[in-house]
Amino acid sequence: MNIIPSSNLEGCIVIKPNVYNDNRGYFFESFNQKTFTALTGHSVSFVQDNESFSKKGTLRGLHFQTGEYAQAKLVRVVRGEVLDYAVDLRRSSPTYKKYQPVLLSESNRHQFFIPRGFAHGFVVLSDEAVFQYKCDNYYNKQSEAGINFADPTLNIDWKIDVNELIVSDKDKELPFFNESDFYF
Ligand SMILES: Cc1cn([C@H]2C[C@H](O)[C@@H](COP(=O)(O)OP(=O)(O)O[C@H]3O[C@H](C)C(=O)[C@H](O)[C@H]3O)O2)c(=O)[nH]c1=O
Repeated sequence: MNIIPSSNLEGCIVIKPNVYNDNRGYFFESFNQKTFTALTGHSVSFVQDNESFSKKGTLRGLHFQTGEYAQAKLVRVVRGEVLDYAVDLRRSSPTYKKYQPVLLSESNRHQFFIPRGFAHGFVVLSDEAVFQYKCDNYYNKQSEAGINFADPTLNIDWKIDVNELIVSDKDKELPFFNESDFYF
């Protein structure tokens, strides 16, 4: 596992696993707690794995869980290609309100570690995408929160025609960023 020096957000890390190819195919350790901690300095204990399937143009986000149910995530794509976004909502962070797109794909096998305190979302570039991610805190419906993907303050460039987007009604109704909200 190696760090790909590409994240400009405080605490976010892009990693790439060591892949072993042979005449049968490939093998790689998709996660190793000891290696991850040694490499990143983050001693995170993941408790929940999620998977979602999305069609081309799907945008999921921007989501986060608040308070004691805040989640750090380690996200990756096992089929297709997505542009993954983390948005720093930590008021004390030097990258507060900054965002970072990271290309995650079946072919690059990159993984994106997003600490607690970030909103997260992604947009699907391929015909289909299977997205898998680890969370260090359990899902808690009452703690679910989000910011509208079209928020003018964050002004995120999703690099896709907004007319092509497939967005859930829930995400369409998410509120805009509120400077006075103390997210994290
Ligand atoms: C997140 C989650 C959802 N659910 C249920 C709740 C709904 O009935 C259904 C679909 O949930 P939702 O539409 O919120 O799924 P996404 O839009 O993919 O949400 C996720 O997408 C963005 C990109 C994230 O980073 C979050 O992990 C998460 O918010 O699964 C669960 O049962 N457990 C869970 O952990």
